[in-house]
Amino acid sequence: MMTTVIDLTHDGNILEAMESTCNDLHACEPCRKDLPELSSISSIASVQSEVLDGPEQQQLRVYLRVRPFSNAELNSGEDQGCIVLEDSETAVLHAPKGSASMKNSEKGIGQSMYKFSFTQIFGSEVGQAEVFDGTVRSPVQDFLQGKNSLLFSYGVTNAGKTHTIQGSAKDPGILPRALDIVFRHISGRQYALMDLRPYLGSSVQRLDADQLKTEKLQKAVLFSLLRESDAEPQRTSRSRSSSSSSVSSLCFSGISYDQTESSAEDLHVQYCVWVAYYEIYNEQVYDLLLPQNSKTKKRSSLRVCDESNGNSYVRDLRWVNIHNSDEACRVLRVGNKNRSAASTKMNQSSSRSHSIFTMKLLRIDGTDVQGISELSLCDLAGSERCNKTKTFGERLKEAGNINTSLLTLGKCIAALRSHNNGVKSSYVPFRESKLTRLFQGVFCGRGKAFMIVNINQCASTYDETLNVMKFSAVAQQVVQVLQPRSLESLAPRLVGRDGKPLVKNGVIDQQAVDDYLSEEELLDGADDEADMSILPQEELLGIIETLRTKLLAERRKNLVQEIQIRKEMGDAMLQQLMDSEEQHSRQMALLKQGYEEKLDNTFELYKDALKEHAYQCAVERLEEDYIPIEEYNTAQKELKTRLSEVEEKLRRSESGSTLGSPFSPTQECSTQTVHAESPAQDADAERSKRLYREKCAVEKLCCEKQELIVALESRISELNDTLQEAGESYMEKLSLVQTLQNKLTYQERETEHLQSDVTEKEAVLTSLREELAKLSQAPEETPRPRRGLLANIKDSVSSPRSGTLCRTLKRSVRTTPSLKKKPV
Ligand SMILES: Nc1ncnc2c1ncn2[C@@H]1O[C@H](COP(=O)(O)OP(=O)(O)OP(=O)(O)O)[C@@H](O)[C@H]1O
Repeated sequence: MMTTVIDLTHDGNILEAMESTCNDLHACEPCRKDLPELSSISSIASVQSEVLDGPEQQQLRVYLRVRPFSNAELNSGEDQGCIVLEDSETAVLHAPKGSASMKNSEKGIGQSMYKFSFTQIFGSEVGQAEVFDGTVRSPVQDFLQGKNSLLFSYGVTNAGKTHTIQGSAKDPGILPRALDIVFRHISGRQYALMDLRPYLGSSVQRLDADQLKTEKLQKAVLFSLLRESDAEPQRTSRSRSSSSSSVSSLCFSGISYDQTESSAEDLHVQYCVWVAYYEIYNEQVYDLLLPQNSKTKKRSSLRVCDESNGNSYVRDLRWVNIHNSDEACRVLRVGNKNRSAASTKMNQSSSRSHSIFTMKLLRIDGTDVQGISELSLCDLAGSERCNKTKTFGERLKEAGNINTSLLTLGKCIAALRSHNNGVKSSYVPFRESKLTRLFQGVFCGRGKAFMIVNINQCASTYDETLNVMKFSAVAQQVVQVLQPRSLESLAPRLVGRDGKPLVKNGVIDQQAVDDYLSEEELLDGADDEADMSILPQEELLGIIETLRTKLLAERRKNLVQEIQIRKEMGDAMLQQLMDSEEQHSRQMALLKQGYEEKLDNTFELYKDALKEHAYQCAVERLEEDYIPIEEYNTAQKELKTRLSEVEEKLRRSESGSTLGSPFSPTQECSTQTVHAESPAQDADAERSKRLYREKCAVEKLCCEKQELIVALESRISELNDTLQEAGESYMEKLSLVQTLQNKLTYQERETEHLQSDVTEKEAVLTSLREELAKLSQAPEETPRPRRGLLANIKDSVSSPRSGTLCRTLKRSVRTTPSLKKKPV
């Protein structure tokens, strides 16, 4: 186990180290945030590589390489014994006089001596081959066995990172050596075709004949760029050809490695190697294998995207299929030519960007892609202090971006280490920079990560070197948990030209393959970005003619498709309108029926209520005034008899009585007084009185009956009023139904109108078809002004829909009212 004597258990140390490197540019950012934990990082702070039942765990391997002094450095007294290598794993740093560390230790802050441990230390005398064997040989073996690896070099500027990764023609670095081993391993088992290309992050795309042709053409263009640059070596100011570690003339002839052993079952497996080379410069990703625009001299930046499984990848990255080390070397040289480098005070040819060279190895069995593995080597830009390096303007901006992404890398490493130490809530800010976003997959278990720390021994850069060492000490405590690879992950997703999967349930969808292979040859604008102007004129003319024919065919096809789509859309819209109209009518009919039923029911209810009420009233009255019929008849008879008697008596008394005035109650007393002596007269008087009382009673009864009749009449009038109201409500409902019926009629008229529109549209379509037929019969008859074939193609491509037919179509669409939305 490797240990350090300094206390690096707190996250702050690594951040302090990173921040102090760029403290003149950036304010400190908090590194802890309460965000979801990183599930794939182990919480076990195990320090040894081990394989458990589940995922494999490995401590991040950190190697140290010490650069020898240059003559200039020796002459300027840089050798002050700051770096002492105790053994192959331990280095001791002694602060030189005048350094910030020494000043601090004199003040009682910090120490003047630090001890660091590494997986392995390579001293200044160790050569490239030994470094390769001690660092990358094992990841390369893993790569050949289908595993992913990432190796990155870290250190201050001018510490030897680029030298370690690329080396020189005489003394190649780990990248050319790795490529050499790969090609020796697959020698004799190379997949001859180029029709399987890496796609997105971890998929494979099967190229059709057209794409294959473009691929070959682009490769030829790429290599011809190199021929051009060989002829003009000082063409761009960015060229790194002046560097002693330049690989502009790199070749791998000096390397000789044994072919690695392969198992018997591997013998029928074929391999194909694709490489990509890109850089992250000022937080923008640039493809180093794409030539910059010859007119604007600008490079277009690429986007970093995420796959559905969360892994990030560079979109539209140019992948080049290579067959041997020589081709790999040429790709590297083209990339290096485009890499952002500049001369700084500390390094004549300083890398101003993080460059990443990625190779992908496809394992192919017949037509089946069995697996894909990835090996990336990242040459980080040098960390530096701006005040020391005397950087201004553009260099200062670059330094700011470099330091920001390195600071984010430091924060990620610190957070990963915290996670290992059981701080579950530690958030890993992978997404804060493009660099860490692209590394995220590897750090989260998709592959193994390795780090080479490069330092120089100069006293003048001691403080920066100390920070780099502190960073590496923290990185070393990160434990990677490698996810066991499932069968699905071993067999990558195979997609066709359009990016749709060709493999379903592990079986190649032959129909889908045939479908896209038999497609009419089409132009693919996205793949035509290479600068073809460097090809011979005859070849160019041939290509232009082919492209012109394809363009015409494509246009015709597009037009037919457009018409077809428009017709289908029109039909679908009409159908939709008719359906909605029908549905609307049905709803209206149902609504009307419902209202009518409701109205009828209400009316019936009113009628019933009225009847019921009248009946109840009548019954109540009857009950109040009920007299049995016999009693009534008897009373009636008695009354009649008495009345007739009274009338008789009255007649008699009128005729025979001495009294001239008719009988009246006021006269009763006097009659009694006057005729008291006559008993007959008394009896008559008595009877008269009785009769009179009865008459009064009858009159009273009549009055009561009259009142009852009046009450009944008023009740009936009330009932009539209620009936009237019910009738009015009925009329209202009836008028509502009438309105709804009117609306329905209007909608029906609208539908008829739409139908006539559609008929018009169909007539337009027919005329267009005829026009198309005419055009397709005689396309060559329309002469085009020969302004130059390239100009014609550019015009055609930039305005593909400017043809007569399209204009007619657009006009017809504009003038077809049925396609515009109508107010309801
Ligand atoms: N191990 C070594 N042996 C001999 N020379 C070396 C060694 N390492 C580096 N150099 C030389 O030191 C110089 C600086 O190296 P290099 O360009 O690789 O540094 P760097 O860390 O990549 O710098 P930057 O970050 O600025 O790009 C080069 O001239 C290189 O040849």
